[in-house]
Amino acid sequence: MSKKIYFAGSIRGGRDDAELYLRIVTQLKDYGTVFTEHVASPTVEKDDGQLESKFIHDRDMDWLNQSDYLVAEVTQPSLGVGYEIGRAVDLNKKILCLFRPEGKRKLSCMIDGAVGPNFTVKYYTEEEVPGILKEFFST
Ligand SMILES: O=c1[nH]c(=O)n([C@H]2C[C@H](O)[C@@H](COP(=O)(O)O)O2)cc1CO
Repeated sequence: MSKKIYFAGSIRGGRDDAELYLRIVTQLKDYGTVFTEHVASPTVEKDDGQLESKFIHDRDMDWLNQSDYLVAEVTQPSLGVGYEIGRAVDLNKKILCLFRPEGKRKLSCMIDGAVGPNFTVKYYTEEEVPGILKEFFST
């Protein structure tokens, strides 16, 4: 069955991992529809920059409502991604947070400590993504 997936990644929090987002989104598309492919686009800041914040917020919340799954790359801290995760918890979505433990960076306790039946956190390296997604979408 084709899954409905919301991908979350940092935009105004910083674009250091944008190329990685694209590689993750490419894999997510094997599982179904990704509503938020734009998050991985190299031109997202220019493209969404033309739109009102309220339009972006309401559009994205509408996509989140329609989704069954939220996959968030959370290594680059982002207020927007944190907000989307919190909203997804409230909406009972199935959530996967991906964190690369590199350097001194530590994951927020509000994500790390939220683990539960519908909330998975994976400390990962990129080679592990295919296996992590396979397991996540099979349960
Ligand atoms: O232009 C945008 N378009 C957009 O879709 N978002 C959403 C999707 C991303 O998962 C998340 C990024 O939040 P932030 O910009 O605070 O890093 O918010 C965020 C912005 C800018 O805040």
